[in-house]
Amino acid sequence: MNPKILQTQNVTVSFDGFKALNNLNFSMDVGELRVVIGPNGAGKTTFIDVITGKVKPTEGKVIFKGKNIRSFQEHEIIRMGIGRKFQTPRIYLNLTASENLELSANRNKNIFSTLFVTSKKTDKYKIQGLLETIGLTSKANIKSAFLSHGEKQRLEIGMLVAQSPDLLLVDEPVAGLTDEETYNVAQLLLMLAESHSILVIEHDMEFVREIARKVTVLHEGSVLCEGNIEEVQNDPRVIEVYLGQQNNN
Ligand SMILES: Nc1ncnc2c1ncn2[C@@H]1O[C@H](COP(=O)(O)OP(=O)(O)OP(=O)(O)O)[C@@H](O)[C@H]1O
Repeated sequence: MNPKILQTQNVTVSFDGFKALNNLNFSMDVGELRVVIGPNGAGKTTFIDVITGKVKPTEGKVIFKGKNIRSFQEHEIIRMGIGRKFQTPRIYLNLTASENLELSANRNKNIFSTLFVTSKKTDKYKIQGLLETIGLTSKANIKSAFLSHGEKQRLEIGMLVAQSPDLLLVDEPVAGLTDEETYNVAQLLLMLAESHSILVIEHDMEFVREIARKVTVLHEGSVLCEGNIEEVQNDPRVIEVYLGQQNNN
């Protein structure tokens, strides 16, 4: 059996009695790329908030690398190896792409490790490699304010990777992107998935089709079904609650 990077066991989150997550059981393997979809209000954001410690479960366990992280603070969970990319890029617009990556790479380091020249050299190669991975080598020294929305999204994914998390949580990375930018982000995530465990939340079904191997459908705070994209798309329950709703838009 593959080792699990993340599990939730019977997780319930109640907001004044309303269950945003309802007895949610979920698990993903180390090295997996998982996509979570679901209609508005299904509990997707709450799910990510619970994993990152922003919201505490009313009941149940969140297990990361075999450890129950329910009682840990957000910053402790980041240090344990969970990185989150928010829907709107949170980059420093007055810094270059390269500087933003450097800042992220150094965020979790102590003062001593940043003093060694060798580690600085290693960092330089790491930043160059990351710029190449996210397709921004030619824009490395441009202020991030001048990057397109898609480039900013890719930069922020790079900043997440720079922190070397064991699990990357990526919240709606292609919202508002053009088809070409969406394609670029899809390729980037597929490339990163070769060496990372990634959990993506997304609405855009075209994008989901491009990257998805295994899809989890959330509905009313619980897992409605799981499977590959064909299985999920052909499941009558999914058609009713999610795809049907989308087609009606
Ligand atoms: N702090 C809160 N207080 C009360 N209700 C909340 C709170 N946060 C979320 N909810 C409710 O919980 C449900 C799930 O919300 P959540 O944002 O997790 O869904 P979602 O799947 O991310 O939706 P969307 O696709 O619209 O972003 C919604 O009905 C929402 O109104």
